[in-house]
Amino acid sequence: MPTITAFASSPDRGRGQARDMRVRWALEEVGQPYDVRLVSFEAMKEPAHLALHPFGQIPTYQDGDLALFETGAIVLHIAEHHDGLLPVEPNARARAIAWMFAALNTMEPPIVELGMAMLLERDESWYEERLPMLEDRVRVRLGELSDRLGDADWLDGAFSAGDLLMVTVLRRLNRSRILHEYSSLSAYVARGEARPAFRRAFDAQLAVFTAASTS
Ligand SMILES: N[C@@H](CCC(=O)N[C@@H](CSCc1ccc([N+](=O)[O-])cc1)C(=O)NCC(=O)O)C(=O)O
Repeated sequence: MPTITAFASSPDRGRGQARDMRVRWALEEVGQPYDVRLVSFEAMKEPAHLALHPFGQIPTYQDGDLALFETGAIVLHIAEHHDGLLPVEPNARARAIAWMFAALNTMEPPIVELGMAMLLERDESWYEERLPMLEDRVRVRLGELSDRLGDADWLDGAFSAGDLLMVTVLRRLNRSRILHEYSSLSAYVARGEARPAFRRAFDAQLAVFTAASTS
């Protein structure tokens, strides 16, 4: 049974933003039970964890003598070894993997940049001047994604690992009102959040925070 690592106490109070959420969701989609090893912020920077994750972060994924880091790689590994997250047909499979990269490499950077600015730069003199520029960079990508999605349920046929990662990336806009300017993308995220596998993953992550905050 695979073991993942997760925050012992997540800064977002267990609301599905920490990236173990992606791995939990993927494992729930394919019906693969898993164990969780909770790590403190201090433990993440110690040699034992750094041996698993060179950047001292979570999540990691261990299964037998395999140790992985990077949620994109972990979700791809899960999708390659179970049915349900990638199409079987080679071209459709390749396109679904392209959407995984698009989520992490095209959509996520401007969204994380905006989120980090809102979290860490509010007191800077140039914050009010910089914010609109960051928001507009996100709007460009949201507009292009919305145009491509159109009125489809998922990005390319059936729900795939590309949609799973894309929904978690778009959920990072929860501190901003921008996503609500794109009704089709808001509906797309809600569709992902309505999936039973998402709900199970979300509830499991929240349970960790609830247990930690009541202990
Ligand atoms: N590229 C890596 C990034 C992993 C990563 O960012 N891990 C973060 C947690 S998820 C990112 C995250 C953290 C907190 C919130 N939040 O809302 O509180 C949201 C997302 C981490 O370990 N941070 C601790 C550190 O770097 O020392 C991946 O996709 O796996």
